[in-house]
Amino acid sequence: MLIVADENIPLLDSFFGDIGEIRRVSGRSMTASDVRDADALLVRSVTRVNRELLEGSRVRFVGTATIGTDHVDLPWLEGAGIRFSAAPGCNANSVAEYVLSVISLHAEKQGLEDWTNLSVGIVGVGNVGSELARKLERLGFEVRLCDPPRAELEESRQEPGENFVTLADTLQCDVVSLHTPLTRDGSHPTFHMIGQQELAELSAGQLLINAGRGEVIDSSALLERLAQGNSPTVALDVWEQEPRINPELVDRVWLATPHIAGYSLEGKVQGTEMIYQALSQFLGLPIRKKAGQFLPEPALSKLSFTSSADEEDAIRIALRACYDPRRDDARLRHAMDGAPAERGPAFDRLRRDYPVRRECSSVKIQLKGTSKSLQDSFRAIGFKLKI
Ligand SMILES: NC(=O)c1ccc[n+]([C@@H]2O[C@H](COP(=O)([O-])OP(=O)(O)OC[C@H]3O[C@@H](n4cnc5c(N)ncnc54)[C@H](O)[C@@H]3O)[C@@H](O)[C@H]2O)c1
Ligand SMILES: O=C(O)[C@H](O)[C@H](O)COP(=O)(O)O
Repeated sequence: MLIVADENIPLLDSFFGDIGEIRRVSGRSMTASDVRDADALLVRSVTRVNRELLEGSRVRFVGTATIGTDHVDLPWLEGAGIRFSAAPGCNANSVAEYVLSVISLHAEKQGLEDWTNLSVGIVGVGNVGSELARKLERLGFEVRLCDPPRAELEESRQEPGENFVTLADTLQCDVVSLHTPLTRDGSHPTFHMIGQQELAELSAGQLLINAGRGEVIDSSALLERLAQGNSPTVALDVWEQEPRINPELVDRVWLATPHIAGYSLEGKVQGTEMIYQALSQFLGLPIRKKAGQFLPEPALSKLSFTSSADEEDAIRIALRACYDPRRDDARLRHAMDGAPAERGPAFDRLRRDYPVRRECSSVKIQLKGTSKSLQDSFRAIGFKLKI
């Protein structure tokens, strides 16, 4: 059995080595000739999986080690009888931690003494949005949720569900964080969902975060908005036309990262684990391997705080010890300084050579004489505590 896989999927040998022969190829430049004699294809988000890639091949199974599926022509795969599996939720916690770190930096920049005074609107309340909402609510933030597809579903089932609000209501929050998939059809398409009109609703003091897909924001409209007065602060992890993103937009936004919100080691390895499970099931093989067995000891495993620690400082220090988006921002800005033809490859290299980043759950926090509220905050974020 031949498995063709994106070379950027971690732990290919550990998970798939005893299932078949593995051929590693570049996900970005994968062609029909790379996959023609494959039985299974394993991708990440940078490979367009469609008729052009797969027609005439032996491929019977496609797995993407990602949450998003907008790079895959699902109806075509179904019509061709090819089994498909994604990795829903694999890196949801990683994205939630990215957003918390961004909010904490924003609160500090605003000179806020208590970051929970910010209201947060979450657009798209699936795996990522729900995880983020859960953490924020436990921390004490006011959170507004916008998810028309879920709202309609819950209404049609007459289920008592979340108290969803409209996009317009969400845009009134101090922070607006986008977590929808990229869709172009259906009753709630997200392509350019945030355009000129929505951007006009946002003003200085507000923070707009996009860690969903770049095309959810109309970037020409965003560039225009950022050139006007009273414009919001913007943090972008995802971009239109990756990897050849617009350097002018990078210049104009406050935080710019190269689509790495979901790039914790845990998130990536869970993605591999989920497609390993799906392929094993498809082939009728036992599932013997687990992501946890391949996760190394973290470089930072313990942090200590005593009663003298200021609560806000302690949270900031711990969060940023795990993940500080400013490092990724600096790397991306540096990459944009290169020659125009070099920028796309540089964007991809930042992602391919991404340093190991561990989630907060890998760090044990030792607390001596600290308040119950600080303990609760650390737990809400996902740290393990030793009191
Ligand atoms: N930046 C990153 O590294 C990164 C990592 C993981 C996921 N993502 C992106 O984030 C997206 C969301 O991930 P998820 O796991 O939460 O997906 P999900 O499918 O679990 O949830 C998406 C939610 O968005 C809602 N939605 C759809 N259209 C909407 C609209 N027009 N307005 C408001 N809500 C709408 C859906 O009803 C659903 O509840 C993924 O599709 C992926 O594109 C990015
Ligand atoms: O959809 C996802 O899971 C994320 O966007 C993921 O982090 C994308 O990473 P990539 O496949 O581009 O490496």
